[in-house]
Order: sequence, then structure tokens, then C-alpha cells
Amino acid sequence: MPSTDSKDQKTSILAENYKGIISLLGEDVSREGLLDTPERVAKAMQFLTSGYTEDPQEVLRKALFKEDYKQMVIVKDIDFYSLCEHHMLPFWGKAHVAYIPNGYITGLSKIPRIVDIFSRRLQVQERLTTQIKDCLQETLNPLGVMVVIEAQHMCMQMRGVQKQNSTTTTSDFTGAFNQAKTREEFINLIK
Ligand SMILES: Nc1nc2c(ncn2[C@@H]2O[C@H](COP(=O)(O)OP(=O)(O)OP(=O)(O)O)[C@@H](O)[C@H]2O)c(=O)[nH]1
Ligand SMILES: [Zn+2]
Repeated sequence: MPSTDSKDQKTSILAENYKGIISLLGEDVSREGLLDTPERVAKAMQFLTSGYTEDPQEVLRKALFKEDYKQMVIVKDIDFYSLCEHHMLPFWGKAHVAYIPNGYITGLSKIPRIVDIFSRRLQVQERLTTQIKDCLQETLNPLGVMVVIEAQHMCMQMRGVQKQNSTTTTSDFTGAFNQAKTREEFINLIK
């Protein structure tokens, strides 16, 4: 099938490139332990960037339910793994997402699903935060959305500044969350 062919082709081109990279890094790519490594890395990296081929709005739209609930809905402690666009090293942590419905709710599992889609791209934490917020706002048209992300960046731990214990927190919001009291309610509930 053409789609399989092109996926296999992409994997083999990526693997060929990784072979060159591993060799340039000083390794013997013909030693036994490394024989399949270029292909494994090719597949792993395609998984870690699989968010480019998925449409997060479509995921939300598939599970929109008319409902009159007007209070805050919070899905907290959503684990995510992403890659920083500067070093292509992992950053990971937890996303907390809240929205206040305006006639429609979405399937709860769809919120972690859109976090995964935006995470599996080359990212900066700030943009990841804003993209999740925008996606919910544009698709659900709720009274407000707020997203808080707490993360650790491998590029600040394994290399560079080498700070093992620092975490970065980002947040973004719309609508009702412009009110400090609404933000406080959310922050208190995710503590
Ligand atoms: N704002 C932001 N910066 C990030 C994120 N991930 C990595 N960075 C930063 O991207 C910056 C890139 O800075 P450069 O000076 O070009 O790169 P560098 O020489 O490798 O910098 P150091 O990491 O300080 O060694 C670094 O300060 C990283 O900490 C992120 O999600 N958001
Ligand atoms: Zn980085």
C-alpha cells in the first residue's frame, strides 16, 4: 500500500541519516549493539513528533456534547513529554487544564489527547501552553479556558546550565479567567 511504502521509506531515510550522525559522534555503527539503533531512533523520533499529523480540533469535535453545566471543569496532572525545539532534548511535566462550558462540554479524555498532540512536536513550553488554550477556546467556545504547565527541561539538567531541580511554570487563559477570583479557584483546585 502506498502509505505504508512512504512510511517505510521515511523510516529508512531517517535511519540512514541517524547512522551518519552516530558515526560522526564517534561510534562504530557496525558493532553489534548498534546495528538496529538507527532504525529504532528513526521510529522513536517519528513517534515523538507524531503530533504534526494529527488535528487536535478534530479530536475535540468528535466528542462535543450539548450540556447546560456552567461551572469549571478541570483535568489536572496530565503527564506529557515533549522535545524542546532548541536542543531536541525532552522536557516533561504536568499540564492542568480548566474550562467553563458555554452550552457544550467535551469528552474528558480528549483534553489529555490534545495535550499529547501538541506535546509531540518540537516545542517551547510557552507555545505548548498557548496552543492547548487556543485549541479549546476555538473549538468549544467556552466562557473561559486556563492552562498551567509545570515542566523540567533536560537541556537545563543534562547540559548547559546543569540545574537539576528547577522547574518552569507557564500559564495562559481566556475569558472568565481574566478575573483573579476565577484563576484563584483553579489554582486552589490543582494544588
Ligand atoms: N523560553 C523557553 N526557553 C527554552 C525552552 N526550552 C529550552 N529553552 C531555552 O532555549 C535557550 C536557547 O539559548 P541559546 O543561548 O541559543 O542556546 P545554548 O547556547 O544551548 O544555551 P544554554 O542552554 O544556556 O547553554 C536556552 O536558554 C534554553 O534554556 C522553552 O520551552 N522555553
Ligand atoms: Zn532546550
